[in-house]
Amino acid sequence: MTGAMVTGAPETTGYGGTLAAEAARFAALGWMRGTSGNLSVVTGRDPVRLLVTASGLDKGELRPGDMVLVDEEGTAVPGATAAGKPSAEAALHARVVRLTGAGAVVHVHTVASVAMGRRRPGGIAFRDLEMLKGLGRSAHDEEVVLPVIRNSQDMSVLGDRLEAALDPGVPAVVVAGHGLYAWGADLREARRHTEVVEWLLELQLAEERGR
Ligand SMILES: CSCCC(=O)C(=O)COP(=O)(O)O
Ligand SMILES: [Zn+2]
Repeated sequence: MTGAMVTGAPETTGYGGTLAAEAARFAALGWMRGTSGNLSVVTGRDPVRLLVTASGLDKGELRPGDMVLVDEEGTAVPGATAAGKPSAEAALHARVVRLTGAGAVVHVHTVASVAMGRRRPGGIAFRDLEMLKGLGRSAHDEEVVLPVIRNSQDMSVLGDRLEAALDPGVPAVVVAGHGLYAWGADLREARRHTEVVEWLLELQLAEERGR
């Protein structure tokens, strides 16, 4: 059984292994170095429940039980899961879910997102790129602006900034000096959005460095 350490909440069984595998994939890309990053998946809507990676662990070697069930505020649901503390950013995951209706949220610490966030604190514009189709946008003649928000250690402040900057047509936000958040209807779509946005950021950075 995957998620063997998940107790008391049958709907979470199985999600733990999926989250661990997804985290290992991002870690292998070098996007979750030094215990950075976190992932979540929605396991229920009424009431809202998310299974989120536990805090402070190496995201490349998570086990199915290294996940914590949290509520719509990102607070651990008592007795639901055996792992310790939820991600320090669980409240932001929960806020993204409440704001966008997403089914999964990915947070990675990539060099390109931090570098481009520094260069474009007002937002990062892209256009005329085939890869934009991966975000459900047109490849041509349309500007897509990836929001950049200032970092904070207070997840409710960060959530307010995310809400203010959110573009319903862009399933991602860069947090300046910190990393990238992306989301989707499920983990597979959240992964695709993460990979597409990261590709766009790496391209932009490479082009600017080559100038
Ligand atoms: C060196 S990682 C600093 C904390 C952070 O930004 C992060 O993404 C990981 O936090 P978590 O509590 O989810 O391990
Ligand atoms: Zn982080």
